[in-house]
Amino acid sequence: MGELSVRVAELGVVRGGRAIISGLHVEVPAGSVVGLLGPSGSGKTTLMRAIVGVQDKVSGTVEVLGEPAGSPSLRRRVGYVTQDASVYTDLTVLQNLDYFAALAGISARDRKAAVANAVDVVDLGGHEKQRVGTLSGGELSRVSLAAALVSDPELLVLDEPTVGLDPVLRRDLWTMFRGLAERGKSLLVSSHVMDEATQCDRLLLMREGTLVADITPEALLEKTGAPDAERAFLALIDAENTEEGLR
Ligand SMILES: Nc1ncnc2c1ncn2[C@@H]1O[C@H](COP(=O)(O)OP(=O)(O)OP(=O)(O)O)[C@@H](O)[C@H]1O
Repeated sequence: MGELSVRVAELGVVRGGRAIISGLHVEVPAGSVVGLLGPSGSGKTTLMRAIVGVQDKVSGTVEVLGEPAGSPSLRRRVGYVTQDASVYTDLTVLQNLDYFAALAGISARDRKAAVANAVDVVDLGGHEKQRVGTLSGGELSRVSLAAALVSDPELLVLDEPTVGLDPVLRRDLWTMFRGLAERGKSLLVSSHVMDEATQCDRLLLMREGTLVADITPEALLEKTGAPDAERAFLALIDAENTEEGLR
């Protein structure tokens, strides 16, 4: 096994007095795109929150880039994009990115270049001086992504980054994710869109706070004999439900 960006062992998370995740083991190899799939409520966001170190009531081991999750030294090294846009609608694209760069501790001298690079990566050139509140939905989600990219993080944790985007934008974003991985970045990306699963190096399939499979897209299709990722995923979930019924 090569280097790991994320190592989760025996993870337990309690939310609202309920065990949401228990006994979870997850690994994200460095320089790869790992897809996090699972039915709504299976714990994907909760796992991501534990990995970025913002989740309370966590037990077990969560190691990120060799450090315990949430360590101050990880602040610039990990980028997190939540499902809700977390940028300021009354500021322009540049003002937002400059602010997030400052938050990440990038010196005033280096901020301009960091911001320009993030704008470039998400292809928002020409919109720099536009107020974020006037951007289209797809542009808005790319600003959130740029805000996470501005510190040039080694690990990107993206919670359903393609929700609500049209097929062309979704394809462009996945091309960008693959490009980042080729440059050595690690990405953990949750999604409900199964055809996106085939773009990942590995897939983590979650169900009710546990891991159902850690598998390559090719092996998933082969194992289930399904013609596409969507049906393969449903076959795995059905198989799990049947086993559950037999237990
Ligand atoms: N603050 C909270 N208090 C109590 N329960 C919570 C809280 N936040 C989440 N949960 C529960 O934890 C479970 C996992 O939620 P989580 O958001 O991690 O799922 P998910 O797989 O990301 O879902 P989705 O795909 O719908 O975003 C759900 O059953 C949810 O109701």
